[in-house]
Amino acid sequence: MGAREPSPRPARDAGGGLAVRDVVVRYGDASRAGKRGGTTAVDGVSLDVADGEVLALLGPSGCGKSSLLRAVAGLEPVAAGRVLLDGADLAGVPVHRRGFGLMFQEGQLFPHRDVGRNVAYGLQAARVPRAEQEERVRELLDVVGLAGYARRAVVTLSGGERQRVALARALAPRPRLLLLDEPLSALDRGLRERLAVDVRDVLHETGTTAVFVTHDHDEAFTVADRVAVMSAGRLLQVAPPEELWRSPASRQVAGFLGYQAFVPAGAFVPAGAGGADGAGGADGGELLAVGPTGLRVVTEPDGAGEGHGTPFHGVVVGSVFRRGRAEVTVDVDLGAGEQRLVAIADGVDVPGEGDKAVLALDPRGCARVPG
Ligand SMILES: Nc1ncnc2c1ncn2[C@@H]1O[C@H](COP(=O)(O)OP(=O)(O)OP(=O)(O)O)[C@@H](O)[C@H]1O
Repeated sequence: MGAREPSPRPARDAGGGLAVRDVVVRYGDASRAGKRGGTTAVDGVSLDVADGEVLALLGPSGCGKSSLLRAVAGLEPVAAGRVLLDGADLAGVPVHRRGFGLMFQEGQLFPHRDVGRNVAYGLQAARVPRAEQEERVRELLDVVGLAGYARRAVVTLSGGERQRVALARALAPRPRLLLLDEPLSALDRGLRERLAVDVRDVLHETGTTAVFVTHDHDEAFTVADRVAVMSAGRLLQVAPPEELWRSPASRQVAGFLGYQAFVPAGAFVPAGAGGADGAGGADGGELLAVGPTGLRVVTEPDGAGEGHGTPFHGVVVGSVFRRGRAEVTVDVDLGAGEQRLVAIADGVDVPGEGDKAVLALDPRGCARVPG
């Protein structure tokens, strides 16, 4: 499935899809929520997922992502608010009548069934004729890159293969909505990254409407058409990945996305006529969020070239070579006190530990956020 061409996105129906309105999820004694005993896990969340859209729910551990997903699934009662699908309120509709697919961190395959019979599970339950089941199983195994695996015992599969089977099983009955809760979290990093691309392709190819819960922003950005950032039970921002990255709504969102430092926007003084895109200009109390590639080791005296700002001076603490370039840890004051930050050394000599380094902000790796 990784090799296949991404298929065009299906047309979206403006009126269809999932609508979450002011949803509250509480655990424990609701009357004591916020004081003693009760926890408000989801605190008045509203969002929409259009037909055929993949939305990632992103946030730190404990922010309420799973609780919101479970409330949408009908696995958790909604203390307030409404969940609607295609305009129909789902209050009182039990889990098994919602027609949703669910997929969790551990695929929870049936160990005594082979791969094909795992994928066919929902089809059997829906009494789909045998020949149709077999055809659908073949089709789904092909989509998830496991063609020919139907007779394999699930115990012989790798972790990644199991999650592919779990995805095929969840998709087989053509769910109206697929809910995925950290489906890749149990896998190692490399596999997770590859599988995230595959999951995105499969969801697009099958035109599946989906909500994908993750705490990993790279994964959210890879899989989703839009990303909803949650914190402490509330939604902070919902935007397509690029927009979210370019324009985080707050320092909190930027910090969660991996922006490493926040400095007064005036710290960036564009060098040379014309300045630089994105980070220059009057700040109006704004902060400059410095991303993982927003600080660069440069060479003097031309360090301020290539759109970089006025140089800063830092002291090198160490460096690692990763993903084809050197990441140099430096102690530097960018205008908000001394901080330990990572600077990219690309096309320049990598300074050694204890050396002084000339550094510059690269506006292409920075974003402005409200102060
Ligand atoms: N069954 C439960 N009973 C009581 N409190 C719960 C229950 N499930 C979750 N919580 C609490 O609700 C809050 C939100 O939990 P939730 O699992 O929804 O967060 P999350 O963002 O999915 O976290 P994680 O990524 O760690 O799974 C947390 O404070 C958690 O302790």
